[in-house]
Amino acid sequence: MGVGKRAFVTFLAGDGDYVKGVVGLAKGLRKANTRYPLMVAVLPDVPDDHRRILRSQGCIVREIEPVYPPENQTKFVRAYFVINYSKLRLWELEEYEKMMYLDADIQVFDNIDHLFDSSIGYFYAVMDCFCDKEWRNSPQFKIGYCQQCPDKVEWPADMGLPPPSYFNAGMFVFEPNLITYSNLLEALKVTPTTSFAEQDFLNMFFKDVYKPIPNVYNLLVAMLWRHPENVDVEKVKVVHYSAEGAKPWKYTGEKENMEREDIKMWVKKWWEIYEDESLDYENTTENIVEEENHCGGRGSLSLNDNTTMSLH
Ligand SMILES: O=c1ccn([C@@H]2O[C@H](COP(=O)(O)OP(=O)(O)O)[C@@H](O)[C@H]2O)c(=O)[nH]1
Ligand SMILES: OC[C@H]1O[C@H](O[C@@H]2[C@@H](O)[C@H](O)[C@@H](O)[C@H](O)[C@@H]2O)[C@H](O)[C@@H](O)[C@H]1O
Ligand SMILES: [Mn+2]
Repeated sequence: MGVGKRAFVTFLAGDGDYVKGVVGLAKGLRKANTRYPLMVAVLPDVPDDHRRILRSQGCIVREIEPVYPPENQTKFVRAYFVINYSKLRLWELEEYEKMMYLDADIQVFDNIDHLFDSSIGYFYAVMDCFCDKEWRNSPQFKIGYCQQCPDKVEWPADMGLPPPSYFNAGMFVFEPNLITYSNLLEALKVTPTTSFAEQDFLNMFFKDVYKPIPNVYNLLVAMLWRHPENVDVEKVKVVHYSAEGAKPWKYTGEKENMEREDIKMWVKKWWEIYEDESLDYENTTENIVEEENHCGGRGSLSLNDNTTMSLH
């Protein structure tokens, strides 16, 4: 693994509007003054004009091949979850010592670079919630158990041990490693698919090294109405717009819970960053490199948009 090299990485598939989520994320990380670049792992179906937009925002664009699970008998909670198995390609990026994965529907409102300094050998992520109806087929949903409030409904002894801590796979700190990568792909071949696709798979695979981190690093917006007692809005650093209807770039306010004032506030904050031109890569000093010009004076050179060099 690369000595010390670090980067944020997100994932983009298709020619739809998630590219707006990535642009918002790139600008949010810039506003938070991160020291590290944002890589976008794109599937082959991401069009050239979207790749150009991402490069013009200072992103490193890296094409990855899709990863498909074995012939899946399961119906995923959302059909498109099948593409999320492609996240497994990230473990191949061994030129980086540490990476932080962020979904494209995540915004970073505060600097979280310190997470890269966490001890090696572990998988860091925030615990998920089982209360959404999408969990209706799970044993925990059926008895009303959620790891966010383990004392509310005790896990019955006749159901064995309560489920181990389970993370949301929209944000995690990990170490790319080719041995882990090949073990992941081998394990995938023999693991039956389940409702939450690669999230379930990653939870199973990293069970023994998973370390929960505070939800300020991946606040699932559903926590605002499911477990408000576990949320300190003042301390939130990262917001994950994962609930149905919460994607800021296509927010209409019509879906359930989307009329909430706090949801409107977080969506507005996302748009303020997305529309802030001072945060566009071309308008920041990051891409202005001082260069001795031919007469020895101090000139400056603006990197054109197909240069993906980031000066971190
Ligand atoms: O059409 C799509 C759907 C999903 N994604 C990527 O897959 C991630 C997971 O999907 P999503 O965030 O919608 O899942 P959720 O967190 O809402 O379960 C997204 O954040 C994107 O990075 C994408 O690029 N294109
Ligand atoms: O492919 C499975 C996805 O599983 C996760 O989202 C889920 C999870 O949070 C559930 O708890 C919610 O109920 C649900 O709405 C939400 O979609 C990740 O955010 C996403 O990146 C991806 O891994
Ligand atoms: Mn997401």
